[in-house]
Amino acid sequence: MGLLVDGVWHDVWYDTDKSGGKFERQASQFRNFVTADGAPGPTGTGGFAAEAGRYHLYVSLACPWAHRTLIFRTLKGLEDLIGVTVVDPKMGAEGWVFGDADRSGDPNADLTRLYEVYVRANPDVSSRVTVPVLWDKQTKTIVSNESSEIIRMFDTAFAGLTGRAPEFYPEPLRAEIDAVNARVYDTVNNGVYKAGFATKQAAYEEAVTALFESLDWLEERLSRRRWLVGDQPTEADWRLFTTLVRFDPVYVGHFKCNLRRIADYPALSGYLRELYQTPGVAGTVDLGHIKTHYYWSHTTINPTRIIPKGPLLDLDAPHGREHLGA
Ligand SMILES: N[C@@H](CCC(=O)N[C@@H](CS)C(=O)NCC(=O)O)C(=O)O
Repeated sequence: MGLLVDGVWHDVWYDTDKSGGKFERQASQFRNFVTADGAPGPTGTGGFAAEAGRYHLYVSLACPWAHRTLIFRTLKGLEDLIGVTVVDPKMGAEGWVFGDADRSGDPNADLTRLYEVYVRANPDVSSRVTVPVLWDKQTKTIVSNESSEIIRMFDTAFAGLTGRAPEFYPEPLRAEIDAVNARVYDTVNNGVYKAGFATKQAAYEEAVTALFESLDWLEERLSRRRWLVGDQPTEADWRLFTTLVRFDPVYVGHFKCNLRRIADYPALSGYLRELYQTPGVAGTVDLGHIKTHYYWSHTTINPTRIIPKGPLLDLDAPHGREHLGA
């Protein structure tokens, strides 16, 4: 775990002293957009047109933010258009490294650490070195390292190549999706990290309280409706899914998010199984990488690096959500 300062790697853990024991996530640095014709997106510069084989994605199978992008790559039929490299689940003193990953198609296959990819994009960069990273082979730089924006590019920019129209952020539902995303991001996706990385009792309790208030709210909402917004899955569902699938295996124990398990919530656990059983999605879920990453990498939380064997899960069990309609 560490970060880059002026292009030089420093091995340091998160500094929570200046924030009263609270974990504060930094904003992503690379914020350009791939668009159909290379026009600029909402932030950053243009010049990144959607083309087959031009972009390469770096992910960790452990990371919930990277997992979103992998799911969208699969759901949008982009596997043959956008290559992928999976980093080693063990994140140590050098941050994310490639280990014995399959590097076929990787334009930076000469590099052994992810921070070197950031430095190649910008030799003076000061940044945390996070996954996901979307790399442009043509201009040899990072297009984006912000998952919420990469999933929107994958949903929209490649329609001319895949024949798949945008579907996960429909115009009429945007305000409601944004509102759900805002609460889920702050209290659930990031909430588990705020609980797990807190270094003061009060900071931990504040995060866990807000997290379970939101899970109770989601349980109530999903007991009446099949999807969070509208009548088919949207990005709001996929953004929640990647936290839910890690919850019982990792966040309950490692991050002490243990008032209840997802298994104790009937609607949330059926909903989790239905999303998991969506064609293509199970292949993006690797519980070995997930458990290994968290329990091995965060030695301030788990100094022995022992990885638990459980819990026993059956994500293939019937989800029982058909009665809620389309
Ligand atoms: N805002 C980013 C967050 C990505 C992120 O924090 N990824 C974690 C892995 S789950 C990471 O790479 N952390 C390394 C670090 O913080 O040094 C996104 O959503 O893309």
